[in-house]
Amino acid sequence: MKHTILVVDDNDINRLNLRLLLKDNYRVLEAGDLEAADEALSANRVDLVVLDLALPPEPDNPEIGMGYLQRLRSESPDTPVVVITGHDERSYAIRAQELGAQDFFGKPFDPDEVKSTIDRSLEAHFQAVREQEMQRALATQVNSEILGGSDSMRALRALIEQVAATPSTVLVRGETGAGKELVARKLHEVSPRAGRPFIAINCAAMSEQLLESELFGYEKGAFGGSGSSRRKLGWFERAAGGTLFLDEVAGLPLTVQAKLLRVLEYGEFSRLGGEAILRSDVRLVCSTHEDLESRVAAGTFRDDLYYRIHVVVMDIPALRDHIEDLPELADAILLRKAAMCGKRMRPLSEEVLEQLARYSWPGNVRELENVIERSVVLATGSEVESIPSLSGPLPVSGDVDPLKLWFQRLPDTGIRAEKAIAEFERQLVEEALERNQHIKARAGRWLGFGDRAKDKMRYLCDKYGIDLMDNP
Ligand SMILES: Nc1ncnc2c1ncn2[C@@H]1O[C@H](COP(=O)(O)OP(=O)(O)OP(=O)(O)O)[C@@H](O)[C@H]1O
Repeated sequence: MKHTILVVDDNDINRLNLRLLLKDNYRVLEAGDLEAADEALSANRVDLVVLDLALPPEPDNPEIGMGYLQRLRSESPDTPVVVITGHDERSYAIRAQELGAQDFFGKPFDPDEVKSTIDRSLEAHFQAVREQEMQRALATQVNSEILGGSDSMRALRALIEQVAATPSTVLVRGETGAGKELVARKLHEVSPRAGRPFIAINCAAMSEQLLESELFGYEKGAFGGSGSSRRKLGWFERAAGGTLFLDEVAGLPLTVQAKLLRVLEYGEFSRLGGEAILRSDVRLVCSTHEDLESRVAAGTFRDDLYYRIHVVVMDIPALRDHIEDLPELADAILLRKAAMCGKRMRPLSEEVLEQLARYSWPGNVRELENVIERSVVLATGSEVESIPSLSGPLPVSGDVDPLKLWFQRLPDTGIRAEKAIAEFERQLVEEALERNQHIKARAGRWLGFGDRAKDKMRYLCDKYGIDLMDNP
């Protein structure tokens, strides 16, 4: 897939020269004035803009181009700009770079200089995008090796190898913490898309409007009168050539489901508030811990979308169902967590491994990671001697009734009951998460929420702005 370059220059000969120079390696779009440039940016995913500074309505005044450069940096910050400067305009080149231009080249054109400047600028831009992605991966401690010698893990790795090269949509199913995102990431890494972005989105953690605008982007002025003042590229555009991972796809609102279906059926979408139809070249991987069939039966998930995302299905077993992999997983996690804490730890003893193997792991490998991390942090020597309580809530300390304590702290001047109750609820939710390895489903059960424990916890975390990234 060729990258798209937009050349903004009012001089027909210059545009023709640039087109001839670039057309073998890039898809080249042209605009003779700012209006045409705006239109081209709305109608296409542009990877880089080549901008002449002297443009109508004042073709002798480089300030027109400088103003447009500033506008582009604020409206389309994800699109790098290379400026063209006349031979007496070198000082503008410096100013343009201060304003955020990626690079510049001069007139008359030197073919080698033009090509190498553009190649370099695009490479630098994609490198920056990759680095951001890497930082995110590091921040979430993603480690993309799928460990485990069990039959199910071997079969999973083989299936990933088999389908990675195809463009087919993949549905990854499994309990929370079982490794769905890990599988999606691996699928991307071993695919021909590996050099392009991998973007993961948690569909359940976002409001409908946010999700829609993040997925498809928006145009300036979208969302009515006080709407956005800049254009924003959505994930479908940012992930171009790469993989988009929609985590918890069952949580997609119906309006977004309809738009997603259009992308899958026709490869098309539009930015919010935009007219232009854009083409998508993204591999979609979806995940769910819920039973999508019952969502379809209940009418909350479109059946046509269900069939579209159901092309290749990967079922990730719960940890308790491949418990033979626990020693290998636990050893690898121990090494990683010890390094993270700057400690040297001995391998886990047989007794500890047996204790771990007896537990049911409702939070799967993520829970195992949390339990081992806690043990490493709390270990006084170089050995994890035993794992503290693996189930049930911890007792409330001492004989003191915590509610009584709380009442004693209320001010004499009176309180606002609604606010106080909300505050109490927020603290309870935080306490529940703290005591349950930050696993929402488990914290919800600890709070006695029953069947819909995870959904209720998700709602409460959302309500009180408790960070969903930290609390899966
Ligand atoms: N087979 C495995 N080998 C190594 N690490 C694993 C394996 N399975 C899961 N993990 C690790 O467990 C953690 C949780 O996995 P991941 O985030 O992929 O789960 P998930 O199913 O996407 O969870 P959620 O449903 O909560 O989004 C990650 O750190 C992942 O690297």
